[in-house]
Amino acid sequence: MSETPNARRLHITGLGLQFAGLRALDDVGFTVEPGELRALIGPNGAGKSSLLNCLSGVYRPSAGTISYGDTVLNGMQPHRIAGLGIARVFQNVELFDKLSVRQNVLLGRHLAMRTGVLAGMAWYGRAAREEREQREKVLHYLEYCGLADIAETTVENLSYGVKKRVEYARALAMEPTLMLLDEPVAGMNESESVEMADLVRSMHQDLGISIVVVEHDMRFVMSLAERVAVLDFGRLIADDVPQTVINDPAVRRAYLGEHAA
Ligand SMILES: Nc1ncnc2c1ncn2[C@@H]1O[C@H](COP(=O)(O)OP(=O)(O)OP(=O)(O)O)[C@@H](O)[C@H]1O
Repeated sequence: MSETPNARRLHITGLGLQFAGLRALDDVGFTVEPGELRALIGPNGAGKSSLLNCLSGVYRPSAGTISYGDTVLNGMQPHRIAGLGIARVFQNVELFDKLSVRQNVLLGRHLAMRTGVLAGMAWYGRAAREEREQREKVLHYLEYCGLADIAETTVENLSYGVKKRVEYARALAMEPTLMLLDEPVAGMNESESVEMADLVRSMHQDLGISIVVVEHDMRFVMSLAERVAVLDFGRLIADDVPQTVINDPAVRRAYLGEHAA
């Protein structure tokens, strides 16, 4: 793995989340080392999205602690968590359809600069040197994600798989140290899935970004993840290397009849 100068340790202990009487997360704890590619799996309703929502500040846990390096994330607003270098890519495409690929990725730069829309507009009027620097960074991430040739294309004209890559370029433009990926290959055809797996692998290996990925596609999980955490009914039932997890009796039981483990 390449050096990971900025990635920090993500440490989750005793995490709980309750919706009325339902325990969506119950005493969940695990650690993601800097630069690690960690999968989070489990049957439907196991609590995977709830956990991502706690990590990104959308939900406030009712118990436990989430820390990133020395910073405790509990109770922080999502934009502050993003400002710490934690980027989330949602399952649904969340791009500005009427804007070009380049403009969408540029919005990721504004987040990296921790500015709002107004400040972003002011930024447009600032020094040419800074503008050139931003353009170069955007171009870099467009090239990295294989999008340079379609930089001026309006997003609404793109296929689903390409739109997803624009989302990843935008997230990368924030220069994150930890990325939270929500089912990156859901709804993709075979060749799109292979391209996405290559992109995630290179973000991890070449850029040294820590990755937590929720994914149902076991081929994707087993070929990419260094460790796999398994949730079932809100509890962590396994946390190990892929080969051990796939042979774990509790994991096989949890998946019986749903996804043959
Ligand atoms: N906003 C909410 N209000 C009430 N219950 C919720 C809410 N969000 C999730 N839940 C419940 O919490 C439990 C965990 O749901 P969650 O979406 O985290 O599971 P998941 O593992 O991501 O499932 P899937 O694989 O189907 O996306 C489920 O029983 C779900 O119905």
